[in-house]
Amino acid sequence: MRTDEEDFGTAGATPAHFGALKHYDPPLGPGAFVAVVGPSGSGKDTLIYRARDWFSGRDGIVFPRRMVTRPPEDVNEDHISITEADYGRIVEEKDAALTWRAHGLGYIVPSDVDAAIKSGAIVVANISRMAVADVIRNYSRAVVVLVTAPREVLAERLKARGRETPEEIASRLDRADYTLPPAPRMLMIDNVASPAKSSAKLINLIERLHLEVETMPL
Ligand SMILES: Nc1ncnc2c1ncn2[C@@H]1O[C@H](COP(=O)(O)OP(=O)(O)OP(=O)(O)O)[C@@H](O)[C@H]1O
Ligand SMILES: O=P(O)(O)OC[C@H]1O[C@H](OP(=O)(O)O)[C@H](O)[C@@H]1O
Repeated sequence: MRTDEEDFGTAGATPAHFGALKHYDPPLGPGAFVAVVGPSGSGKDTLIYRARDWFSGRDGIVFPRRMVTRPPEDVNEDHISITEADYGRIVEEKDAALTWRAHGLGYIVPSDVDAAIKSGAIVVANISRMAVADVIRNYSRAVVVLVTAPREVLAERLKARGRETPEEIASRLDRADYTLPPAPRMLMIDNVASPAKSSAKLINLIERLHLEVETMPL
């Protein structure tokens, strides 16, 4: 099992470059933050994109594009490509909802997510398991969706996706059993069936949260 400290070491990051840059007390609401997490290759983006298509045109359900220090030509994720200098500046200016480093890359969930939560939106984002504690601390309605698949399935999917080298895939598989902090609200999706079946569970959760925000004040 890997720890945050080990990850800081391998990613060359420091605690100042990781997690929530702001700590909200009280936590932000009334909207909900749906943190989709799980090992690389489990299918987080696949399920998120299906949910995004399903809710296309619906107000109050937001799928933020992440900023990643990854070249723009990566077709697997609809992301905003940023440089390491951009990443450093955003962290320095505390201009993000969440930041973390993994796989040698810097990741940012943009700060406009916080305004969306304050307006009562449901925000759905693929984040690192290292950032879950910050989501739970900063958002009143934080729900963790843990997407899983057996290790051999992860290995096959990453190989078929073809984005990483065999060494990078091995390093991703090493993180497969990373332990999550306790989360008061969690949905597990064992994503071995069809993407349609698994994404229906995520869609159902988002619908229920949308109703909850509208009908149950904090
Ligand atoms: N239920 C499924 N059945 C078969 N293949 C799937 C399923 N879900 C996802 N995949 C495939 O597995 C691969 C990895 O999926 P995806 O990129 O969504 O994973 P991820 O969890 O977002 O990974 P990462 O954390 O590395 O971004 C993709 O090629 C995708 O098409
Ligand atoms: O292993 P942990 O820390 O949970 O996740 C680390 C990162 O790995 C994946 O990155 P990508 O989408 O493949 O770039 C996830 O999206 C997350 O951002």
